[in-house]
Amino acid sequence: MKAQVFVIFGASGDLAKRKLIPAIYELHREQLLPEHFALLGVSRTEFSDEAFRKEAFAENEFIKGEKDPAFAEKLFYEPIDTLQPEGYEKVKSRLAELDGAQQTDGNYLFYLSTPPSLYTKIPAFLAKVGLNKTGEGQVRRLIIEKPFGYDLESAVELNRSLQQYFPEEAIYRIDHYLGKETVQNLLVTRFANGIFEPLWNRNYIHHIEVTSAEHIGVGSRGGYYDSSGALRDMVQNHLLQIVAHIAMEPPINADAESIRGEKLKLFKSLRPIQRSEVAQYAVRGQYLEAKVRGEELKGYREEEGVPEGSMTETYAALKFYIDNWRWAGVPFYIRTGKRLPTKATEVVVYFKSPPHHLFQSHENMMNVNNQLIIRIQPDEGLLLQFGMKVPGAGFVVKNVEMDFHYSDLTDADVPDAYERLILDAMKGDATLYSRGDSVEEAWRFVDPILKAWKEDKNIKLFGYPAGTWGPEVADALIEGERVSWRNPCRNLTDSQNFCEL
Ligand SMILES: NC(=O)C1=CN([C@@H]2O[C@H](COP(=O)(O)OP(=O)(O)OC[C@H]3O[C@@H](n4cnc5c(N)ncnc54)[C@H](OP(=O)(O)O)[C@@H]3O)[C@@H](O)[C@H]2O)C=CC1
Ligand SMILES: O=C1O[C@H](COP(=O)(O)O)[C@@H](O)[C@H](O)[C@H]1O
Repeated sequence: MKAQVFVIFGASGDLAKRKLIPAIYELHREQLLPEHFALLGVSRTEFSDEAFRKEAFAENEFIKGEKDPAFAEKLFYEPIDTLQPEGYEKVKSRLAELDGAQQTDGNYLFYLSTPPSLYTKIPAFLAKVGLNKTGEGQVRRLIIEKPFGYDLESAVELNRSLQQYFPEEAIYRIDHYLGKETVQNLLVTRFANGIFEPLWNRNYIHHIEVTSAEHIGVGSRGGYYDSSGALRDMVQNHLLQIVAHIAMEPPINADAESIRGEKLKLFKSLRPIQRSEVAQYAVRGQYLEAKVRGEELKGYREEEGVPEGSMTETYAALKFYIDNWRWAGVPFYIRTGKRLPTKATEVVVYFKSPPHHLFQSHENMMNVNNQLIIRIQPDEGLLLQFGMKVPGAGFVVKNVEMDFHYSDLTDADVPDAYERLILDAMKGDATLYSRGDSVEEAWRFVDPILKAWKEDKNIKLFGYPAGTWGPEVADALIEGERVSWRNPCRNLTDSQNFCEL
């Protein structure tokens, strides 16, 4: 890996403190950083290098374990207002100074962890002082945080603007779900095992569900969240990325362009939900006040920063189809929400029943089906449900489960998503980053829903009490006799389970 300076724009902010600096420190502890490395923090707050080291590292409660003082010496800080062009000359000379002192050879990785309104401005100003230009053998890369636009039009505009100053291969759009081990493991489950892939199509799969539930509310992020909502915040990016991993065709290689090329094809095959169909295929909800485990929880509209009468959804569920050879006719169901009973993300691959039922089922005839449940979080793992004979007279079949826990595979902690993603960007590996064209396709899919929710006054926003599984009408999205959303609480251990109300 090349020697480099990691420049965080927005270094005094929440994300830098909670995620970025702890992740980089973890890479330092694991000796995965290059020998010649420096971190330069940039934001308006007037810190000296020493004050930044104290705030971001020595007194950072999000950094676990003992702190190695050698890391603090790699941290530097430059206060500028990124809206003012003159600050960039200061950043440029500071970088040149660091190149001299730390031998970082003019290689820079710029991380934009600022309000999204600055995503177009900072690259333009960097370009003005030549910080986007590479000399012989140098690399200059740009990581940007979501949101990548607000809708299709703004996403196209953002891409166009970024690509004016940095080539697409130098732009890393971070989606932290792609850094989760179990999201990556979806590809391994499918493509490293002879038993699953032959069944992975319309002939054997009845439907697929993806649930990403959170028990928390919007907390102090009401201001941001109200201009976003569940569809933009979770579906357009994280959930559609999970769908892409489940449904894409096998890439010819495991390299960035092959995998990202297949994901693009998949996004292009999502059948658009027309505006006139939105009420039928999409459900939106907003949490209401409720008493949960003895605690009085506010409704969304009472949260700090949320305007009175807000129509922003804190829950979204969709049914859709993928129009290609493999998935013709197979419904996909995805749902996400805040203030649901638990924190869990899982994928359920629901296989078709055998064509003819020979045996009597323990529960009832229709309920014997095979399900593969991929737990993304918590208790990462894989669970296979299948029918077995109940001991005794006759042939009575009962569903049983084979349960693999990731924790059985290794004693090592599953690394934080940011650690993996930052390391990849430092190495120049974009496999786990979203490419501009895919981001646009994902927006193309959600755009009609966003527009209908905004403009069509007949589409209801359903209230749901905090601590429940969202609006009941979302149950009706799932078609089929005795088929319903799987409750992720079923396999959580007590310490992870917030489900008992
Ligand atoms: N926090 C999170 O968990 C997540 C955040 N994100 C995204 O990451 C980005 C950062 O989020 P977050 O850290 O929460 O936001 P914060 O508001 O906590 O931080 C914003 C940062 O930008 C700096 N900043 C703002 N304006 C300027 C300016 N004109 N010049 C220089 N610096 C400026 C602020 O510092 P100062 O005031 O000192 O200038 C601060 O360091 C956002 O785009 C957000 O959407 C994405 C996923 C999760
Ligand atoms: O990007 C976001 O993700 C988090 C959920 O992430 P997870 O890793 O905890 O599942 C969500 O709370 C937040 O609203 C959203 O912006």
